[in-house]
Amino acid sequence: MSFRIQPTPPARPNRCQLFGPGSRPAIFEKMAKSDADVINLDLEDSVAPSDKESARENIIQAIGDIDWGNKTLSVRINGLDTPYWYRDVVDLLERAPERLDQIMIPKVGCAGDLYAVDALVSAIEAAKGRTKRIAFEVIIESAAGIAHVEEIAAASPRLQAMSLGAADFAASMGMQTTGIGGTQANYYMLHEGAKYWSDPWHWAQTAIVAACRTHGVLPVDGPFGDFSDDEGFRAQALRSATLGMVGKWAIHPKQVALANEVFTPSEEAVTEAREILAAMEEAKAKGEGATVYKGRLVDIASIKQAEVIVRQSEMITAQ
Ligand SMILES: CC(=O)SCCNC(=O)CCNC(=O)[C@H](O)C(C)(C)COP(=O)(O)OP(=O)(O)OC[C@H]1O[C@@H](n2cnc3c(N)ncnc32)[C@H](O)[C@@H]1OP(=O)(O)O
Ligand SMILES: O=CC(=O)O
Ligand SMILES: [Mg+2]
Repeated sequence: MSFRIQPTPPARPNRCQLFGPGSRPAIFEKMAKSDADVINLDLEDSVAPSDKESARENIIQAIGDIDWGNKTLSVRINGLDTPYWYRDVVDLLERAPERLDQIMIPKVGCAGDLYAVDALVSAIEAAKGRTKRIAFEVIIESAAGIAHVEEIAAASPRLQAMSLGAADFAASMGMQTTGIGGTQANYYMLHEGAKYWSDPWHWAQTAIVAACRTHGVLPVDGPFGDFSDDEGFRAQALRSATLGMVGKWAIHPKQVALANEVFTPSEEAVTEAREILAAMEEAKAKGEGATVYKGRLVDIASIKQAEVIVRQSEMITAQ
């Protein structure tokens, strides 16, 4: 292994990020009462241009008025290619109460995008004497974003999480689909007359996971648009969890339980992980680096694999 130790990402649950338009304040209380770990109040693509200002006001008011419990409270600002984003940052940082945890920056294309927002946020925090340092989450959802994913992951010490935004990503890449995430009917291999579906999001997800793990950032899967398709959501989320992502967005409240279910290690998985750790303790006592557990090899790498599951489970229980 490199002498550089892989940094640990923030130790906070991020199994589900529930989104809601800032122009729809009637749902804010429901979002706060949900079981999502993270709340993303949106100023960007779910808010019409004519509602941008009122949505900002709704959100600033709600940050102080609503009891958000122990959730991570995040606001998605508008993209850096719009005339809205600077006012989003200035108003949030100057006027929103300290309860605000995070700003989500959409459509980032290079490290400089984070530098620009960081400079503005840092100046306002200092000017206003804000004591809580605002965290960042970014969305990788463009060709430029995925091409520069590693420099983006390294761009700011404020960066805690990075999501894949399947809708804008598909548009930016010129993908022929209007579906948001999930199986794409035309993406298949043909073998002896039978179709085998493949996963068009796989490479972007793995690129994001690798960049995030290298720099101690939480990798997150973004939206799954068809909220009437529970099994489709579950399948997408299971693939993301298997690849190393820690959670997924919910664009409708019914997706919250699905995400929590997938990204909470099952009792069975935790028991097995603990048994592997115990088996390796026994092996170590005998001076062995490898042993057999349930008929299969486990060795020192298995300790690290098992610890991923145990750590995730303990963090959720401690919540
Ligand atoms: C590609 C991207 O950028 S995704 C991220 C940006 N997009 C978003 O933020 C969209 C978030 N989701 C929504 O706006 C809405 O869920 C919609 C438009 C998809 C559907 O809204 P509705 O038609 O009201 O859904 P539906 O009628 O099924 O709602 C059922 C209940 O959940 C509530 N609800 C709907 N959406 C949400 C939400 N995001 N959070 C909390 N509660 C919600 C409704 O108020 C309703 O409550 P009730 O039973 O007390 O009346
Ligand atoms: O912002 C999310 C997306 O999928 O686009
Ligand atoms: Mg988007």
